[in-house]
Amino acid sequence: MPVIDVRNLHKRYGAKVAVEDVSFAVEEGEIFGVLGPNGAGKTTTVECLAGLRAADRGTVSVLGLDPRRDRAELTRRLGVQLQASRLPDKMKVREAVELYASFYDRPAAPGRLIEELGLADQRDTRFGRLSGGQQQRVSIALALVGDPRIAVLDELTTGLDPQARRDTWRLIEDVRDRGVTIVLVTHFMEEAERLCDRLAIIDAGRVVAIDTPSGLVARVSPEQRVRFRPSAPLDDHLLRDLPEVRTVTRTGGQVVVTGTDGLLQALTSVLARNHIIAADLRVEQSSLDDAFVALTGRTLD
Ligand SMILES: Nc1ncnc2c1ncn2[C@@H]1O[C@H](COP(=O)(O)OP(=O)(O)OP(=O)(O)O)[C@@H](O)[C@H]1O
Repeated sequence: MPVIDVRNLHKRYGAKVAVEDVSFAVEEGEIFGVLGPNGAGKTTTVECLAGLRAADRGTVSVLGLDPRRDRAELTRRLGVQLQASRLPDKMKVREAVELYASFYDRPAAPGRLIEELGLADQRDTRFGRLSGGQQQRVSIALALVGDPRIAVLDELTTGLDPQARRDTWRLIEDVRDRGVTIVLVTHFMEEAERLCDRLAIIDAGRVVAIDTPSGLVARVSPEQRVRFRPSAPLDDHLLRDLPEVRTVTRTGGQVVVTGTDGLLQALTSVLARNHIIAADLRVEQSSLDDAFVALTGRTLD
């Protein structure tokens, strides 16, 4: 049974439709990504999940609870880290985690949480003096302090440098490994591809597709592409006759071959049989970027 079930969610701000029609289900223990460009309706969707906004239409069920009706109960089981949540600059890390812990009946132990999130050396540092990555760690700690079964993390790595971003990804995986289901809102393709078990691509308030990252890629382009420079003249028919090959084109001295699974093996053996060496050989796989463009008709950024 899914831990989150969203059906036909619709939300307007006055005349502005933020979420047109969004449905998805999140399974226990997965990292579920909500990926889409700015303004797609991602934050509004997760705010409805967390009971912070009322939907105009549709149903939302989280751990069998109605986020609006059962808000108090849900807060005990769902941790939320929303975009740009900021603490007072003067507050120390330990004070913040202890303060948030005091809101719950059965919180995680603040000291242990601080250690687990790699903040032990900063426990007495004031929030305003932390690096961007450390501040994000604190906001993850605050989302986890109630010992939730589900954590919603919105745009967690925006503004972080690549190293801090990778560290944060590792941290999110650790959290998942502890059994917490994670809903991760992002507009970073690489983050979605690397972290998420499954993804909903949202564009203009609608779900365009839901699948694993590799499933999304395969859905729009099951193709492989191989480029190389043959060491000797090569008759294109040798390649075209292979069942794995779909197209053969040439650009300058380069041969570009597209085809299905097993393309590379088929090519290398036919070249070897004909004593041709493939120089500068490169295999290009479609990426989630390609899938996004194919599914939405535009790039993410
Ligand atoms: N409180 C609000 N009042 C009016 N319009 C809003 C409000 N919040 C969001 N919107 C609009 O609703 C649409 C969806 O916003 P939302 O924040 O849900 O998208 P998003 O995908 O999370 O984008 P971003 O990554 O930029 O936050 C946008 O056009 C936004 O301008």
